[in-house]
Amino acid sequence: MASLTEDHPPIGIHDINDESKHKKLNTDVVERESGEREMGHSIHRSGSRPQLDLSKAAIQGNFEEKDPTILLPNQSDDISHLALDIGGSLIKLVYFSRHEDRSVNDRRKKSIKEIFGVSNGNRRSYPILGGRLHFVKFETAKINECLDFISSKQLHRGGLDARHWNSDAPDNENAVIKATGGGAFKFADLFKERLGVSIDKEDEMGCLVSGANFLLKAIRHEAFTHMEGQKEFVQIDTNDLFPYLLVNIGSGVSMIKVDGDGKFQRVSGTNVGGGTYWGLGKLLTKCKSFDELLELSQRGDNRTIDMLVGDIYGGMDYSKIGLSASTIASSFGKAISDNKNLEDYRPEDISLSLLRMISYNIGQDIILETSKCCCTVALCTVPEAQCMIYIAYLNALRFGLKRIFFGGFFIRGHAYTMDTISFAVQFWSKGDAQAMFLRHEGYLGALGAFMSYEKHGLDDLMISWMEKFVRKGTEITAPVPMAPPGTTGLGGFEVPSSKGDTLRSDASNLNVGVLHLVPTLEVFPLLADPKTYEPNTIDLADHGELEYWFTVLSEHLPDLVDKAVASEGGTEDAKRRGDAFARAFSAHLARLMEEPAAYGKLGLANLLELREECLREFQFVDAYRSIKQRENEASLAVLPDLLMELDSMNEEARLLTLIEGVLAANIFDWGSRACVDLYHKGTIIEIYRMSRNKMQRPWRVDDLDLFKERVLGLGEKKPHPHKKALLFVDNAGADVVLGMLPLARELLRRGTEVVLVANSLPALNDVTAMELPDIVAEAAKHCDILRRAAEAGGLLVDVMINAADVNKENSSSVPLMVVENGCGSPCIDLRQVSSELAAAAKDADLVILEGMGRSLHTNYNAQFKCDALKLAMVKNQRLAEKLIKGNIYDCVCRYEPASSDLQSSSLC
Ligand SMILES: Nc1ncnc2c1ncn2[C@@H]1O[C@H](COP(=O)(O)OP(=O)(O)O)[C@@H](O)[C@H]1O
Ligand SMILES: CC(C)(COP(=O)(O)O)[C@@H](O)C(=O)NCCC(=O)O
Ligand SMILES: [Mn+2]
Repeated sequence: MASLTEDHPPIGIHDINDESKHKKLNTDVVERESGEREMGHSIHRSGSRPQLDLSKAAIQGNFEEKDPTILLPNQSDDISHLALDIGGSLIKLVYFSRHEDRSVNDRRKKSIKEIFGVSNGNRRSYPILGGRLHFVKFETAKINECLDFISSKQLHRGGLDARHWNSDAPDNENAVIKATGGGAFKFADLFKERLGVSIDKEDEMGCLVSGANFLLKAIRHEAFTHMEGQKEFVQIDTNDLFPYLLVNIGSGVSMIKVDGDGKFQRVSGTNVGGGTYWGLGKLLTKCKSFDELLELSQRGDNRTIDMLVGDIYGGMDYSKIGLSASTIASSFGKAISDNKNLEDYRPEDISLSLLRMISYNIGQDIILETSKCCCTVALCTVPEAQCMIYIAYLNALRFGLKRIFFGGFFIRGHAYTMDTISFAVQFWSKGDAQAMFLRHEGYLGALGAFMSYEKHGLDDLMISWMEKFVRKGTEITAPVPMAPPGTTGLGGFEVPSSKGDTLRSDASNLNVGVLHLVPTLEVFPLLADPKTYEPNTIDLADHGELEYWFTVLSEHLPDLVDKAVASEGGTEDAKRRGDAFARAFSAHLARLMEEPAAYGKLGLANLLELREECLREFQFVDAYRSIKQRENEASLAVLPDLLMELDSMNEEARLLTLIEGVLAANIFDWGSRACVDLYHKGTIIEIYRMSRNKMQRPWRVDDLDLFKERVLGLGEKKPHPHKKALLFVDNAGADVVLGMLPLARELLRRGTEVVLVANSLPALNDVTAMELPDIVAEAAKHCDILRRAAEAGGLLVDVMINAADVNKENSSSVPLMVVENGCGSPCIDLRQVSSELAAAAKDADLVILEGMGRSLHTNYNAQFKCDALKLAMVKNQRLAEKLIKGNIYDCVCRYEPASSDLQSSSLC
């Protein structure tokens, strides 16, 4: 077989732009210089340690290309990882290169330090985005060529232990390369000897699984089906990926049931695999290369050598058990009676017969495994011949594992192999299971090894904060404990008479429509004109409108009752109270439908407030307590990464990202039916990721430029920081932690004093003023700006800092404070706020209202004496149509400067 290094020179970079050229050169080293895709908006990070940012990873090149390069558009640090999978037949390499390392010559001109950024002096002071993952293979038997390749490209130097990345340690000291496969053990000494690097061994199955999971989750156009010559890419729903069966056909075959990230079990394997095909094929056909053998099969006719059912049944089908005359009864069976020698058979036919034998065998093994690992019947005790009869029966018992992904170099993107496997899987599973293939089929293990760097030194930095949050998100979107059956959710529906006593018996003592939480409620001093101020945007005097919101709130009720009962431990008492609450609230709603003005002028804010009051009336103190806690924890866990990412941006990009962050995170709203549906489907985190990544401007209402001009200045116009900003925060979790807190931090950094204004009492999943200091304290652990400001604002007392430091630091930091607003509702009526808020507002020159309740249902039209920014994602279709002539999940960024010539917002 031709050596791979003969196929491509030691520094084998070719500009190969089409498949035919690729084939002619018979090389697997492909570095494309052209055709980069537009990657859209990107978020990147930089820090003191090299980080791998896999966000928005995408395949580069056309659909047909084998082992195409993967672009990492958001990679900002200088990294040059290399990882290996050293198998029985082949060595697979995955390595990273930066965009600008394009020309070999240019690269050669640079010093090692320049190329790999080892020295601080040569490190770029600003991040340049983008890089690629490359895929290369060598025959294991020719490992020296692989070592030459690594050495000539100096790839092993990128594997410096992260802890030493920025040090001036001599080249290669502590150099470690991640490797998996048996060769990682077998050749460890050789690597040390030849390259001076240590091999860090990673578990082979674990690597296969993490490589496959990465490809399936993060790369578009990676997985595809192949039936009767037709290739079709499949977009994998990451929420519906597991469980699946991964069949890796390398030298041998492994079948792995994958249940999640790092959750897998090798359920079986077979020794009849790629090595068998190549080994037997080499002996029987004298082929010199695997690809040659494969190509031969394309021109073969296996009927000359295989014994078919028809050969045995006189040309007829064996229809009773569903076998057609053309089905192979016995691979190579004809050779028994043909009385021919090996030379009498065409190599083409032998190759095809061999290929079909192995592919069918694997297909059959898979079916046994998919059945076995997901049903309770122990198939292994059933003789193989009988197994097939059981398949229909087993299929009925089966759950999941309908998808089978194939990896390993045996497949080689070969149409006939894939068709044969697909056919076998379909045939034996009676169409229930589907075979899928991966474009980077041969590199799963190497990719897994590549990603395993995160475990050692790079920790979680290997993935973006968003990916981490998405992982955490499965925790926060997992169903919360449901109340055991026993509550009706809607209670008995009872229409109270407007005059009669029915309502009174249940809820007579409700202070409907009025909330006196704080004895002294005051008018918010920054209202432009309190006399004309009307909190409600939607007037429910219109009966159609009232009916609509009545339905929305009624339909939301069962879910709310579930949460409320669960929040009280799901006890019998809680269930009784849950039913009573549902009855009472339904009764109120029904009464208001009949007599909208029963409790005074009725706006949507009053209805939402009524619900919260009703809950409290039945002693549901905080129905969303555990949900809020989970969401806070998940968000705080990724906050440091987000802050780091923000810090790597210029101020303009940062401001945009911050506002996008607030808007996108406002989706975590347990009061919206649409969002609750997303939660229950487990897709909210996906939608959040999408909106974070793809939030396109202009938003439906988009005054960002105006706000930006005020904050950052424009041309001659100098930035003019606000003195004091009141941030009316909304929901717990991502909304406040990943949205509003980073925005607060930006204002603090610009010298603006910040007051976080939060609810006095819980309402839905809104964060309360009581909860905020702990959240701020947790965030402050990872951020000096927040820490200093929180200390200055009296939110934090750091006992570790001595008094002199505190004074010094405080004097240089504007304070961050928290005040309660006096409300216990998702909306806010600014005529009745806490005296504390009223006092804090006196010298504020910026008000930021966030969320639907505070900035759309109420206060959308409110005018202020100071600058006002209203930020929300609209999570209700009807409201979106009515208020902004848009659609659900559209965003509002409405900025109204304090100046008398108030500019009208731009409805796009
Ligand atoms: N160029 C090639 N040289 C050798 N084997 C190849 C080649 N291309 C595909 N193969 C097939 O791939 C198999 C090796 O697959 P691989 O996934 O690399 O397994 P391993 O890790 O056991 O080496 C070989 O046994 C052979 O069937
Ligand atoms: C209760 C809410 C105002 C809370 O929204 P938020 O202020 O958290 O953005 C909002 O979820 C809402 O309007 N819900 C009712 C409408 C619906 O379910 O579509
Ligand atoms: Mn809210």
